[in-house]
Amino acid sequence: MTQQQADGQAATPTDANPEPQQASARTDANPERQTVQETAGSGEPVRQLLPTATAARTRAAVGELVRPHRLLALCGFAVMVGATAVGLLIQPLLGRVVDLAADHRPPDAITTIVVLLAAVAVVQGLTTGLGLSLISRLGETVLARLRERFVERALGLPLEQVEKAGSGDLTVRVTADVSLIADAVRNALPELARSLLAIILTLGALAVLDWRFLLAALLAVPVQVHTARWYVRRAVPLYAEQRIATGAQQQQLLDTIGGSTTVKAFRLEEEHSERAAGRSWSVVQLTMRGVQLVLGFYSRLHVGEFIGLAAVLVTGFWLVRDGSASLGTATAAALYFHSLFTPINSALVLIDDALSAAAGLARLVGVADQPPPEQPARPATPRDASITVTGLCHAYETGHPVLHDVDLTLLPGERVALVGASGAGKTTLAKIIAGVHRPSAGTVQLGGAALHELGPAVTRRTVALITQETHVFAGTLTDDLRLAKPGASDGELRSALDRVDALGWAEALPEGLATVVGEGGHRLSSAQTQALALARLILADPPVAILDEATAEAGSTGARALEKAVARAVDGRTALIVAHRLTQAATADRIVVMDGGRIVETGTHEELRRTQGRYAALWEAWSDSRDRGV
Ligand SMILES: Nc1ncnc2c1ncn2[C@@H]1O[C@H](COP(=O)(O)OP(=O)(O)OP(=O)(O)O)[C@@H](O)[C@H]1O
Repeated sequence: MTQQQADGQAATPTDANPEPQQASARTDANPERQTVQETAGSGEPVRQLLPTATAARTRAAVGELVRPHRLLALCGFAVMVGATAVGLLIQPLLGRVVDLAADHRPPDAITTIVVLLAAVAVVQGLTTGLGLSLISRLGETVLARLRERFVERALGLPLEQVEKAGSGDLTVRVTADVSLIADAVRNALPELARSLLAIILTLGALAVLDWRFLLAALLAVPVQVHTARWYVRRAVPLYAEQRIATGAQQQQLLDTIGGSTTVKAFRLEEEHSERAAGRSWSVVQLTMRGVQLVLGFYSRLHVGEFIGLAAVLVTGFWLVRDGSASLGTATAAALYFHSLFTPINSALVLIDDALSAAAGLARLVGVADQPPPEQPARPATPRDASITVTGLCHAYETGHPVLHDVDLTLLPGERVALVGASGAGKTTLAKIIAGVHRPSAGTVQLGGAALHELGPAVTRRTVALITQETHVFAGTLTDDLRLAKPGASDGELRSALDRVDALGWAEALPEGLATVVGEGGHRLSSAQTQALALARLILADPPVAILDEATAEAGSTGARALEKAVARAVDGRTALIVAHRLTQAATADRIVVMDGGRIVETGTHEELRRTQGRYAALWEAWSDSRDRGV
């Protein structure tokens, strides 16, 4: 219904919960939330989308958000009512001009009316401006609060849940849904409020002129109501379908582009292109159905307008003929009815935007309503920097365990290397110890306290996880470093960079440490990014550090330099290092070897080499490949 849709652009959703073709919806244990599973068909993985709030819960959430700004809402509403009421003086004033002309009065008889019309225009302009600005302020404040809550909760979502939903789901909510709601708050909702007020007050004004004019005007209502219901009945499921198809299309593109190396390696280009084309085509078809729906809607609406206007004109004719109304009054009534066209059209058109925004809102509220990460009433304090893992089991998918009964203890200050073949479970163990994943069974204790006793805040202060996926935030290099320690002095930043041998290249950047890095700024190499992560680790200064493949990306000379940097960054901390380069493992205090989700060996480099077990075999294979320069 929007221009956007009429142009065949992005699809919009609705807040109802139909069961469109590509999705089956089920209500989970919490009746206030709906969890949707995408059953994409064709044997593709089933995605459990993030929860969506019900319409009732969405309304309640809006109420909660608006409540603290009641006064602002009330003032905005009152000013808008005043502005609309003042505007309704125009039609009777014009009617008066008609009466004066019919009475053959001299031209100067209308001077007062012209002055009054000008005054009405000025007052209406000013009050409408004031009212809209009050409503906009209310909308923006509420939107900002909702966005904050959404981001807060989105960051606290368990990683497994986001992975199950597919990052596309969260991305669409953060981008498309937020901008949909922002657009509605800025444009559609104030306009919708204005239109509804204009409709109600104009109908009241028609009744004041003569109740029969009101009755005549109301003849259009059945057609309009039927049109609106006809539209909503079709639009609600259609836009829900469009929304899901767009999310699926986005997820497909993310999967294809994000996994392009794998796609190429396994020669899956054709299959992925076909899937992407299939998903795009279903979006196109759904959008075209939307355009047809909009055209049908407008033709029905025009019929309603014709019936109403004809009825008002005929009523005016009879009333003027039998002397119950003046020509001016009949003119005012016709003008009133004509002035209803714009607000009625806008209201009906904007209902579509409002429905789209409501659907987006339900998806944001669904995430915003997620319980915050459990915070113990009195978080425990780790008594030292030890790590104790007991009976740890984990399965990402039920029935497919990837860790089996893992027991591991790291003494305070101990540096332990975790090695093993790909898929052995090293990353999973590292992430569970860092509190990123919650284990299926067993406990992790930091300094003698279980992670749930420490709570997320203390866990974050106690343990830092560095992975290959270090993100360089857009901003200056100093800003990026200060994320780890907001109050750090320039001296501290330099010394942290120096400890990981990064000060040299950092100072050589075009503007030194003030160089803008990250998205749109200076691109850092992967080795520089890893060094930045290590410098952040030094600044954050947690007693426990977990490093997963921190040096895996760098070339071999760079890797050795990074190994040294890692050693200095973890100096004085308890460190668990997932080591792919066995030279890094060789220098650790202890090596733990994993295989098939179990710890199979543990000891120093020399001890494990002597036992001629799994590690010795890995070492031989690795030394061989190194000697051959592989
Ligand atoms: N998010 C996930 N969802 C489902 N299965 C997963 C997920 N992450 C890892 N796995 C599976 O868990 C097992 C252990 O993986 P993990 O990444 O922990 O091993 P790893 O030893 O770190 O391997 P690598 O050295 O290749 O990173 C593998 O079978 C892997 O396929």
